[in-house]
Amino acid sequence: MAVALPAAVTSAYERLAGEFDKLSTTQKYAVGIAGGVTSLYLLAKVLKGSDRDKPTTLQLSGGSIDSSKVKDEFTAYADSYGKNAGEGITDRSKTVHLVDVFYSLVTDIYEWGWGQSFHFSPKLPNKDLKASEAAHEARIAALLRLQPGQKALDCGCGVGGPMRTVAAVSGAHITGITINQYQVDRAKTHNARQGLAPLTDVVRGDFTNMPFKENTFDGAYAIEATCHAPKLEQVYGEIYRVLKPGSYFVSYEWVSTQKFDVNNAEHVKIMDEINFGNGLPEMRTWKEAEDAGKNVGFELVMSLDLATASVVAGPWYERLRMGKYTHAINHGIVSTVDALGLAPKGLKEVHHMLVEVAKSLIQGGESGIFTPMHLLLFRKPGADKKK
Ligand SMILES: C=C(CC[C@@H](C)[C@H]1CC[C@H]2C3=CC[C@H]4[C@H](C)[C@@H](O)CC[C@]4(C)[C@H]3CC[C@]12C)C(C)C
Ligand SMILES: C[S@@+](CC[C@H](N)C(=O)[O-])C[C@H]1O[C@@H](n2cnc3c(N)ncnc32)[C@H](O)[C@@H]1O
Repeated sequence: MAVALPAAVTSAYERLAGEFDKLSTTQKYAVGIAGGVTSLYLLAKVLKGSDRDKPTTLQLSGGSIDSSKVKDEFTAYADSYGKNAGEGITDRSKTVHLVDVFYSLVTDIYEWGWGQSFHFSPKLPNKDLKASEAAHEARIAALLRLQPGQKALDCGCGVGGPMRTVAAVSGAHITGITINQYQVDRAKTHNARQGLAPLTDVVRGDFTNMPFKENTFDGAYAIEATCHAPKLEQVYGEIYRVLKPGSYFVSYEWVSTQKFDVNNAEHVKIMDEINFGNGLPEMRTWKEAEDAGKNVGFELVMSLDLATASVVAGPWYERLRMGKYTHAINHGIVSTVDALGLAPKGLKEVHHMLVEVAKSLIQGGESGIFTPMHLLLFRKPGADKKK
């Protein structure tokens, strides 16, 4: 079917073509070369990105997974989720391994399309996204009352965006732990480049079985990370063990809210999609998270959903909503590099999963059944120097 172009466009095109015809052969070559160079420059910009601190499109990798195995690993990851409503990961004993695989698959894409902090933030009035993100991270340092000379633990540290903020604002030393070796390497590179190496350390390990002695840290925090644990008590119990008596633990938890109705099929479907696209074994309720902390011996000091706590802050999911056209463009870019053999086979499928989960997260946020930022502040009983 022929497509009719608007008259203004056809007449402008005809005028340009007329002008081009009047040029000498040399001038025509010059215009052709200039057009070609400009197109190549624009293509290189799209493929390369602008920030040397994040992977370029052509550097998108499978993290710690060899590029030849990305497709198979993603298929195995996808198959590990049950088909029944509300089922999540079928064999929970495989959770920690699957989460490690998940982060190998998504870490470069996250950094490329989001940044070095793998979490959401309430949007503060008159502050841009980065400032709002930093404020969300700095709140942690304040709640833990961290001071220079003290040692704190970042439980599930990603590539270290929050760790660098917390160390910089508090002057305390932060040790990050993540299950994924690729994230350890990225975090150390960023820490060194940004001058944070003296105040940080990053180790690979399982936060349900940590390689630290009891009573080691003056504070601990977890930002949108403990939701990956097969059971919350396992990770909370470990944090309790390594904290000094009297110290605080703060978590921004991914949980279902009071609005979630387990008998509502649409609610359960949204949660299943969130679990699958984010490497979660299941979704816990805010109450289960509170209880898990108390069960391992913590005192509950504060419990507050930051998604609804402030009447002036904008919704955490707005950044995803604003980005939906970018996500579609990104999918075109990833599909192109995949088709040209310039990205590991299977990364297109991983990206598709993220495009879809962005929609489910927005639905979870808009309906109010889900929050990625239920603040839980716990204290390990004992010495009262920090009360
Ligand atoms: C805490 C967790 C991760 C939270 C967020 C950092 C990520 C959740 C969904 C992710 C994304 C969705 C869409 C992607 C987009 C299609 C792509 O082109 C660029 C990256 C995304 C924006 C990506 C970025 C990170 C998230 C927002 C979980 C895992 C517990
Ligand atoms: C969504 S990311 C958040 C990262 C970081 N807190 C941030 O906000 O940028 C979740 C993190 O939890 C880590 N994680 C998940 N399960 C883990 C486990 N069993 N042991 C250690 N780290 C784990 C992941 O490797 C990842 O670094």
